[in-house]
Amino acid sequence: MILEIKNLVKRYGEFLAVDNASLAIKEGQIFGLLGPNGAGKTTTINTIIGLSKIDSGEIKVFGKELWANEMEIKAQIGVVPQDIALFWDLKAYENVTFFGRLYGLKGETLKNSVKEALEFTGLWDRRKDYPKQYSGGMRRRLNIACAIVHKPKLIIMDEPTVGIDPQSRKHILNSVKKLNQRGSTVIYTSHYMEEIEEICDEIVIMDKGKIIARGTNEELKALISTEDKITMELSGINYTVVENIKKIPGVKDCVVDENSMEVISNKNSKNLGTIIDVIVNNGIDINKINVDKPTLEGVFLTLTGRKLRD
Ligand SMILES: Nc1ncnc2c1ncn2[C@@H]1O[C@H](COP(=O)(O)OP(=O)(O)OP(=O)(O)O)[C@@H](O)[C@H]1O
Repeated sequence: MILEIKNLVKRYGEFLAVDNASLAIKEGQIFGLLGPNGAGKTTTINTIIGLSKIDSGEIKVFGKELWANEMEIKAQIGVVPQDIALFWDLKAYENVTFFGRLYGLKGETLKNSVKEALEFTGLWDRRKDYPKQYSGGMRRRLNIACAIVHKPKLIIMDEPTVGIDPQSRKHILNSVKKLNQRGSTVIYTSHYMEEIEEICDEIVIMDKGKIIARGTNEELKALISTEDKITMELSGINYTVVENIKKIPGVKDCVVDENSMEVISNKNSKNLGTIIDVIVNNGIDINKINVDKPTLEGVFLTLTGRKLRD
């Protein structure tokens, strides 16, 4: 395990921000921490990087106790904080160089690493600009360049796509995948379930300081769904077609109402093609088709009764 947290408790005064959270992250994963605003994601991250003292619990990073090995551990972590952390009166490449030096890089290694980090984030051509000349998305990317210049084993990104343009968002998500392929384990926090779905191997859902669910994308969705639902708008529905659809393996029910049909199948029965064939072979036109897939938003809603994004 690259990171192990056991029974973590963090209070701000009387307020319980992280409530007995435990999680384990394997080397090589893109691990998603999903939860609405105020769930306790940043607080959890801050405890992992030693920014915030814990009230009780255990944190092991790279198999070692965080408190006893803080400097050694921090040298192998790259953090992209939620709020942009840059020097405004330093040029982009000077910012990255500063962070590289902080992590002990020198001479040619430093120079090459800075170039690589700026190329990786697509900012090499704009390296001589100041952050104030950058768009919000470019500043985020520069923040990422600063965090990865020392090629850390573990990269922690705290909501890196909040408030940025779609192009930069895409760039950042691709960077996360590439960093992972390059060998880094990534912890990615977000309240955008689409992003977490797209890039994460394993996900933990947090709410009000508690971990309320964990698993792969599929495992989490399986929590709320045992069936697939297909709804169609058709012209000329007849009794025979309904009977024939009900005979298809995996189909649990077929209900019609005027021009619409709803077919419920066992999960993953993969019989959509057969259902369509039966309809078409009965001379019925399909005007519209919709397959309901479970989403992480749905998982959150089922578990908490609330939407992820209010
Ligand atoms: N320094 C602090 N003092 C008091 N309360 C705090 C402090 N920092 C965070 N909190 C509270 O702890 C809770 C968890 O906050 P945290 O920032 O960890 O949530 P989050 O899941 O990261 O949400 P967001 O996406 O909004 O940052 C919130 O209710 C927040 O108001």
